[in-house]
Amino acid sequence: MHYDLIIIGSGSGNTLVTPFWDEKKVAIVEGGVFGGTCLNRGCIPTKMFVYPASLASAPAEAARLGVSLRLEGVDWPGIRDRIFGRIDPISAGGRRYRAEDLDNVTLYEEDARFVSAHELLLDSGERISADRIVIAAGSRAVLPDVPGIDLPGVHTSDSIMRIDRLPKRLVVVGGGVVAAEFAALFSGLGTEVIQVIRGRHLLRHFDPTVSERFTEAAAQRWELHREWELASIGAGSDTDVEVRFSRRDETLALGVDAVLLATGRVPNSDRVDAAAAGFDVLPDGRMAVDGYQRVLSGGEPVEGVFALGDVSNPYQLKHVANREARVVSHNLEHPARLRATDYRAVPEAVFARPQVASVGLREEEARELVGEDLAVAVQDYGSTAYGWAMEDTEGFAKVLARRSTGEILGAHVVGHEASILIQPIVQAMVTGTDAYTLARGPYWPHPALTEVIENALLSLGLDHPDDAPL
Ligand SMILES: Cc1cc2nc3c(=O)[nH]c(=O)nc-3n(C[C@H](O)[C@H](O)[C@H](O)COP(=O)(O)OP(=O)(O)OC[C@H]3O[C@@H](n4cnc5c(N)ncnc54)[C@H](O)[C@@H]3O)c2cc1C
Ligand SMILES: NC(=O)c1ccc[n+]([C@@H]2O[C@H](COP(=O)([O-])OP(=O)(O)OC[C@H]3O[C@@H](n4cnc5c(N)ncnc54)[C@H](O)[C@@H]3O)[C@@H](O)[C@H]2O)c1
Repeated sequence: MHYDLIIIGSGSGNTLVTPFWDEKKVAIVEGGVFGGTCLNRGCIPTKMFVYPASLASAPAEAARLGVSLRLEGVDWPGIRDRIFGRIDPISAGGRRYRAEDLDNVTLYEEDARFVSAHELLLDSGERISADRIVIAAGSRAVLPDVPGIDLPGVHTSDSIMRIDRLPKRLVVVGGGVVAAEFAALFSGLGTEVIQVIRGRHLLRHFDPTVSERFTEAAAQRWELHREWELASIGAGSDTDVEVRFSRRDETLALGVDAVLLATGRVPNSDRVDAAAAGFDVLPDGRMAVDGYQRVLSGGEPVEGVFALGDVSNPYQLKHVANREARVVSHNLEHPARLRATDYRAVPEAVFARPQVASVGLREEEARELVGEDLAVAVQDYGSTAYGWAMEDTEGFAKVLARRSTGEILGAHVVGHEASILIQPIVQAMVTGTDAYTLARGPYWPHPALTEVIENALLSLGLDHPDDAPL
């Protein structure tokens, strides 16, 4: 069967079926659950757990402010079923719409692998081809190579949100974003969380101030063991699993009823057999693309073949996959007017406790770029009126700028609603607003928590012209 367009992956790839294709033949190939990672097992369900978990942890926060709250209980099956009772029908509805309601779209529910640049072999043995192919095949969790990985009670983020009961004791392996969010949400819901990491700090790909202060804050909330290597997982005596870690001649053995392996994600370029078509694959498994999202072979763009999302970008973030999907959509529809993806100021937020949000360069990267011209300010939430109201002791906003021009190079926020507080900085970085103008141009409502951003910008101590806003 020959198509005008084949899309591999129904996550961000699903958005490519615009009215432009109404009179043309389109195939979507999806070997997993329709709708992809973000909807079914990523951003959306995790945040739907994070919110009730933050409510469940309110008593501890309130006690510091003289308010006694008592948590009566956490109904895990109820929370889980409410979340997936909302998500699963959206996935099913999307699937039905593509599979049944659109005459021009064929949905193949199996894996596809390339046999050549414009031809795919499906698991069923059928071959399909197209003039244009978009690879939106995402990424998958990587599992450490240790014994016991297949035991019941051992989970990745794909399975842990659907378990039958809230674990009493949970080991979280890994110190990245997935680990941070799940450690926070399970500890918020009342699970005894024990996080074990290989290094000294959590969230190591963030600015060092974030990494250090988040690590300190996390260690106040749940048990954290550092510098241990996962050795094996076995059946425990009076617990479901025993997780063993080692360092030199020491062993750490933890009996728990569940383990979450949050040890990174790899792009699915191998799952589509990108190499079989001669496509360039980077050492980390990402498909190589040019600025227009065109897949490369021998460094040259392959006619009509595009990739987007986790399979090709280093960010592994949904808002980036969505942006790239819009670019691919445009470039498919307007091949003579190609547009490039804009990666200026990509924010990232971690919905843990505390929250983390980041945009632009880390301090060492900014210093490398501008040297002595770097201005750095760190403003604690506790230095603002709203921070006093919260009796906050851990939140802060850090801003990095070029002293000579005021250009904002990066910002890093840890604390309550960091994911929202970062947005004015993202806006300024994209529109080219300098730090002083961002601080003094707009009004900032007093005494909102946004004052921590306003004050961080002012704390940079940048020079400004006489006629700058007052
Ligand atoms: C636990 C978790 C929480 C997250 N939270 C956030 C968040 O809060 N914010 C954020 O921005 N990002 C978050 N992310 C990341 C985000 O989910 C991904 O960046 C995004 O979903 C990637 O979209 P995509 O379209 O590239 O891939 P996907 O949505 O993964 O879609 C790829 C699809 O391709 C299918 N597929 C793969 N290979 C084949 C093949 N050979 N044949 C047929 N089909 C195939 C897969 O089954 C899959 O359904 C989270 C991720 C995880 C795991
Ligand atoms: N809020 C969000 O935006 C959000 C939430 C979840 C996931 N994501 C995306 O998903 C991606 C993957 O997240 P992740 O946390 O799985 O990956 P990650 O790369 O952020 O962290 C992986 C962690 O596992 C550790 N690790 C790797 N191998 C190990 C091993 N064998 N033993 C012990 N530890 C090991 C690493 O040192 C690291 O700490 C992120 O990069 C992020 O972009 C985003």
